[in-house]
Amino acid sequence: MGVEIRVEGLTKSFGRQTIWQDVSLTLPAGEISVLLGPSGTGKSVFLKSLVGLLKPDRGHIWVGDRDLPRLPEAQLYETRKLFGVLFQDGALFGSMNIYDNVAFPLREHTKKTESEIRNIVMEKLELVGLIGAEKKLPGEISGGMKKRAGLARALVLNPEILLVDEPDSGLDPVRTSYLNQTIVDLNAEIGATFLIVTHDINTARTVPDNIGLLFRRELVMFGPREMLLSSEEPVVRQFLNARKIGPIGMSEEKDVSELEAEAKQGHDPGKLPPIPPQLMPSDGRIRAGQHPPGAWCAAHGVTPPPGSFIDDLGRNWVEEWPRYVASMSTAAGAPGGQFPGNPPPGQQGAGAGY
Ligand SMILES: Nc1ncnc2c1ncn2[C@@H]1O[C@H](COP(=O)(O)OP(=O)(O)OP(=O)(O)O)[C@@H](O)[C@H]1O
Repeated sequence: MGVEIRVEGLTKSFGRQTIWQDVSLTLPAGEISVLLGPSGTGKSVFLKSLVGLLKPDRGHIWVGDRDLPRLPEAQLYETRKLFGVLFQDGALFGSMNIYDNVAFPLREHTKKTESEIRNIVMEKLELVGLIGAEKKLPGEISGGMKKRAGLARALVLNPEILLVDEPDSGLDPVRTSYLNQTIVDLNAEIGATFLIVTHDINTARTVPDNIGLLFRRELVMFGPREMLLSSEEPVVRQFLNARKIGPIGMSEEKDVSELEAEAKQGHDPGKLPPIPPQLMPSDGRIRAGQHPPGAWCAAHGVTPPPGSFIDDLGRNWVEEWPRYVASMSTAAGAPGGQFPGNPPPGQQGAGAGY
């Protein structure tokens, strides 16, 4: 499952305000990609354009052989069914319980019977760890549970592409890491193409296979996680290391005099921090879209920053990976395989109450 999306030369303005221009990128099928950028750079506008809710001024969005902005209404409607979308606020109906919220797209868009709907809804609620919360109203559950209910609803039509707008907004760091785990587990389970908009640097550094950064109305860079995390490009480096020093200022962009003053004061962007190991599915399996740790760096002759790919237990995942893969294939069906101490660090099952 999962389809590739190819964006070519996409430009969007509202009146005279250009939001971004000439954006080109490919979201690889089945992989997790993250889109970053300072506030107001048009990340949500980009998601809405991808799903056909906003029409770009120029450019193409290829989903298979269909160019979304040029599809007649009926075909656009059909193509949208390939997408599941979780908007920032979860967009749950406050007067419906969680079960009915999740069932809503099935009742609206399919002719399934109530018993078929029940099977699907319960399956999706189980995927996001919400069994037992079906009868609750959105107002009676936590922010993290609302996000997961929104995810379950985005999944009921079995999307090939999942777009998630700021899953972490309004969540504390612990709930954010549980939700990240849910997202990685979901990707392993359904294999759809994921695009996540986030401001959370820890999420961007540990969850995706690919990272993109919007700044000054352009896509500064898009590529494999290791490429961005080892990049010396000042904007990428500043953003992914959450630093004040660099081209991004409070009102989006510093002027030349501010940058000169920083240089005169001898501020430098500092050393690149280590590339952390990537978050693995909680049952230890390897996602279809996952790349071996260090593979991009090795293929491109890039020396990763010292300490990269080393987990909390001191294991270097570049070295461990071949053994890990072998342990997974010899222990087919056994969650976590036979590898001592796997899965890699930071993995917790989705807790029921967050
Ligand atoms: N329907 C619209 N009509 C006019 N302007 C819009 C519309 N939607 C968004 N904008 C403008 O587009 C710009 C980008 O908005 P968007 O919400 O995509 O930014 P963002 O990068 O997602 O921001 P944040 O990180 O703060 O959520 C903003 O200036 C916003 O006011």
